[in-house]
Amino acid sequence: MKRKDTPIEDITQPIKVENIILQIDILQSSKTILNPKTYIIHKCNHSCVEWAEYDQNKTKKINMLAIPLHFGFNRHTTNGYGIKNSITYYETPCGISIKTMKNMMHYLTTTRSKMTIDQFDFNSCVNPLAQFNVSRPIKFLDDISEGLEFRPITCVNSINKELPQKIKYIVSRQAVTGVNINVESNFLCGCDCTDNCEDKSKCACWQSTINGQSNIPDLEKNPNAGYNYRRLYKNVPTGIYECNKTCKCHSSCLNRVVQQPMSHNLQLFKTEKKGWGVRCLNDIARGTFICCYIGDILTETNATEQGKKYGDEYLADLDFIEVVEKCKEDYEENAFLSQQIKKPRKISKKNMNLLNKLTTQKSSQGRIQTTCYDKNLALNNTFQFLESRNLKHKYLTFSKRYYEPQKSVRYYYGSGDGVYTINAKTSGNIGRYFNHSCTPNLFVQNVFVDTQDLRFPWVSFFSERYIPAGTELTWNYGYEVGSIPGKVMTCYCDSDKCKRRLL
Ligand SMILES: C[S@@+](CC[C@H](N)C(=O)[O-])C[C@H]1O[C@@H](n2cnc3c(N)ncnc32)[C@H](O)[C@@H]1O
Repeated sequence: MKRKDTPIEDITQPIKVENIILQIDILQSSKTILNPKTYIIHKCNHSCVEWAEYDQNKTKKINMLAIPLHFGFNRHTTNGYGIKNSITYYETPCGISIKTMKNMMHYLTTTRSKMTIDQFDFNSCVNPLAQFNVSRPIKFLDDISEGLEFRPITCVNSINKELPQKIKYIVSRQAVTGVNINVESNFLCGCDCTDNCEDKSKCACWQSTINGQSNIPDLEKNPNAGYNYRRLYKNVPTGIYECNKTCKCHSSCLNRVVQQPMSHNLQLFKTEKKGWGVRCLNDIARGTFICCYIGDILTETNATEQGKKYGDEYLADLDFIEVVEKCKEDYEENAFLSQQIKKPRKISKKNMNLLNKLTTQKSSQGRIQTTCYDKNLALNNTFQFLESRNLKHKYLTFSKRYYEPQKSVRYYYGSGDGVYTINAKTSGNIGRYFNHSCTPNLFVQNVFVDTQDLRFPWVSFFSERYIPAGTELTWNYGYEVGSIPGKVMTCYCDSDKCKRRLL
């Protein structure tokens, strides 16, 4: 088989980062091609991919989505009328054309390939070879993780000579005094799958994710909830249960995503107004796992103390239990009220604002919110009758008179420590540098991996949409403007829908 190197194609273009124009290169990275063989009729088996000698250790510096292109695959996009009509397909090392994730999964399984399905993507917008490059940085660091991440995380400052403050880079969370995370096998449920957990209906772990949805009665139970070929397209508010050390499946099964090493090339960079931020150096497909938010886990009391002493900008609450319970309460209250009203009307903007106030979750107190509070879920259409003043009143009376606060699930864990909090101020990973945006390109998902104790989910970031190389990665902090009296924080996210204030 012939090896050839394609030349680097330079598509130099200026990119706007917060009102400053940086000279930035989007390069078409070189592709060492092992061209697929010409197709001859055959039944696929291991020899179809064996000759391409895929070795994960050789992929450290290759963009995740470009890996197959270095080991015998080709990726083609046909020109349709507009991007929507174009079709992307892969040519396998043995010359077959594959157009869907399902068929690619089947191919990888049949040929016993060591490649994983998340190295493939069929979206025509995504360019696996796009690579972002800053031409003339003033300061540059090779790897802020100092070798702890699978891929180095570079750091550039194109604004001034400053370097980021030194922190202890860690890749797994650390329970601090007073916090006990029980990760013993006896406390985990696992599966017996031998099919890479492809059949969700037979995998006990997938079923935990799917059944968990019934914790919110109004939530439409999606039998396909959770990952789809290792991508997550929609937040599962009731949490995802990944396969774990007690499962019989392989460590690369389809239900193990956030427990894998970070697999995308990220860069820490100095922004003009938000301190440091993170960008991706290659195109990222929608639904891709980026990394977790990692730091020290503190009790509520310790977090409050440390927040007061050293600042609270890196504190993120593990409030999964409270938010799910809030959604459930809201549903039950709505259901009660809906019985009183026969004819729902369309809700006005004014009353929607009132509703938003009524249903606002526990004040964020300026801490980052790690659990998605799905307003649509809570504000289901039974709220429409709040249109009349009478009912606003009724709602409040109902809340006071009829609603007996039930004990939270947290109570049954016997923990008097309140909501635990991640503090990434002095120890943390790249997740601590993600800035806030009013139109973020990342969303957060709570995932249970090493423990199924609901107090300790892994706070994981996934891409909300396709993200082109060079884009800053951001999420929504869920701060509430006015939640800290006297504290005002201007938002510089620069999005068209920016609310101008964070706090
Ligand atoms: C979790 S840290 C993010 C990383 C931070 N930029 C750094 O340099 O380490 C949160 C802090 O970043 C800044 N920040 C994040 N998003 C921002 C935004 N949209 N506008 C203004 N400041 C922002 C604020 O100072 C906030 O307290």
